[in-house]
Amino acid sequence: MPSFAPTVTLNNGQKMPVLGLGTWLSREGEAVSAVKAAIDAGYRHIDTAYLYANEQEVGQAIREKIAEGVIKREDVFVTTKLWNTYHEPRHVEEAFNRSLANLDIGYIDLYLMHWPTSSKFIGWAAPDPDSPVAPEFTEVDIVDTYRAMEKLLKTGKVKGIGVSNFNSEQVARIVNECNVLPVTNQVECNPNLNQRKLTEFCKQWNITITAYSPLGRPNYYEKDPINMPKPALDDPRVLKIGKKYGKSPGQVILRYLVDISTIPVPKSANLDRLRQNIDIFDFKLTPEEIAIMDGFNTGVRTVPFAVWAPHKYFPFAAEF
Ligand SMILES: NC(=O)C1=CN([C@@H]2O[C@H](COP(=O)(O)OP(=O)(O)OC[C@H]3O[C@@H](n4cnc5c(N)ncnc54)[C@H](OP(=O)(O)O)[C@@H]3O)[C@@H](O)[C@H]2O)C=CC1
Ligand SMILES: O=C1CO[C@H](CO)[C@@H](O)[C@@H]1O
Repeated sequence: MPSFAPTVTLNNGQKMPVLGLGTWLSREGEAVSAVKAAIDAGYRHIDTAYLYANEQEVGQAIREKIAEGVIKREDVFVTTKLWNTYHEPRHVEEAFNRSLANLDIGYIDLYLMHWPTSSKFIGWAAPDPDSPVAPEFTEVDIVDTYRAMEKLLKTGKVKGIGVSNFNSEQVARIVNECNVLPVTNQVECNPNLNQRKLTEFCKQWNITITAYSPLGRPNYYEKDPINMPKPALDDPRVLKIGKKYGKSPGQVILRYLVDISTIPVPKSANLDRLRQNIDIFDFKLTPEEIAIMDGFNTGVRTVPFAVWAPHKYFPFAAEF
């Protein structure tokens, strides 16, 4: 039985399911099967990026599910992102058109500025998603890039625009200096970094928080568990809450993120975990349980993006 996520109405009127499928590191065939399985499981919101080098596979999976009659194009909300090397306003439209062509699903629901940090244009070859580093920083103003993104809306090929990895000051600049409000700010958000302050701040303009790395990237830390953000998925406090509802620790964490008004996009390419991650809409945490989950917040990042720290627009020096 598929499970469906309810939708939230964004500040531009679009409706976005409050849980989506992440796809970073889903590729080489894996992304097609993961996205198809996710659609069968009830997912109607998919998160990708030019950086992930899997837009073509994400698009193929969606087209196949449309051809099978499982969904119509308008049933699924697809987000992709402008990579850092394309921030110069003269590159934005071409970068967008490349994502649009890769996906080949007619239009894109949401286009995000992936990071506020620009780097030198090094051609159109897809960047290596495993090492988007060795950047030669440039100082393209986020406002200039965002204004170029606003122009895309006129084409009708993208329905909404937004930002990612922006701190509160950077969000405020976009709000004050641009014409179109971002519909979301996609940032790392998990119990270890619950983004309560940024969520409250963005709420003033009905800018949602999309929660990336919602589970804290568990497998990423296998070789280095000491750096694994807490709570670990086997934390007894999380297990205890899960036991009460008959849910796994991953489900408790995702439900917590929905309960604190964020929109998690967990990645899984495993059928059981895919299904589990969206099967969270038949329970709700109590205020006491939310307080327990809040207690895990340390503010330490899983994705510190440290190599970009000297960049003029590095977002993580601000308090939030
Ligand atoms: N805007 C940005 O800068 C960023 C955006 N993102 C987006 O957010 C998405 C999610 O973040 P991501 O960094 O992938 O990390 P997640 O927190 O989603 O963790 C993904 C990992 O968790 C495993 N997993 C999934 N479900 C469960 C579960 N229920 N129990 C135990 N393990 C589980 C997955 O393995 P398996 O596949 O084997 O299930 C995978 O290894 C990305 O895929 C991407 O779309 C991520 C980082 C930065
Ligand atoms: O979206 C992303 C996936 O993870 C990468 C590595 O941590 C990030 O750089 C990137 O922003």
